[in-house]
Amino acid sequence: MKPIIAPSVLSADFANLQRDVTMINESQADWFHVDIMDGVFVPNISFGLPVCAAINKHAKKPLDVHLMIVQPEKYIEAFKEAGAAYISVHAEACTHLHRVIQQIHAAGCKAGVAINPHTPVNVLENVLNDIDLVCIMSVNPGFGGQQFITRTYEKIKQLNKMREEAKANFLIEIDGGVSDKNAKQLLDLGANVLVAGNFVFNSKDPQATIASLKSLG
Ligand SMILES: O=C(CO)[C@@H](O)[C@H](O)COP(=O)(O)O
Repeated sequence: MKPIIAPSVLSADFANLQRDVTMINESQADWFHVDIMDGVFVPNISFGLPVCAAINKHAKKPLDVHLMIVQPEKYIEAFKEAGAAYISVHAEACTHLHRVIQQIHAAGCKAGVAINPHTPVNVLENVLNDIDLVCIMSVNPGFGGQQFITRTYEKIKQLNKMREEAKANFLIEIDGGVSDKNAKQLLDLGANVLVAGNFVFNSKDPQATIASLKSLG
């Protein structure tokens, strides 16, 4: 199966956002990865609902919204309204994770769960058949352009095995430090979705870079 490529808008030029949205529209990318940061769950603030809605107005591909915020349950319906197709919440930010997954589905979105680098994949054991996507963070969330954490390889292997054993259907997404140096190995181990920010937007030819990731797998 060809990988799903989701360029991370966090690395776009916010002063030329429409230009960068058009670039993704015209590329082989599959989704827009939209990072929402609140300055509490992560030590950075990115942007919020109005910018998400503005991206959605011009995007011709699904928005994959990654909520790096505390109390994400307060904002699920609002992000659905702002155009989210997928909404991922952090396992670490949800006291009632299963309830939030239900809430995302009730809003009409696909439900994802993200886990930080220190969080073991087995925290997902009891929701494997309830989710559409697992986002394995391969950097500590908060910033683009960080170095890939190699322990991620083992986590993909473990999660892929859990997925097979549970006969579950969720996608495995890798987020952080994805590049030509690790993409093939990530896909070979069972990843389905590659999020890439810095590698795409800081390359000479972002569309060619997206095409090179798409050609793997
Ligand atoms: O969620 C995050 C960071 O918290 C990511 O989506 C980054 O935006 C990925 O950027 P690169 O590591 O690919 O530059």
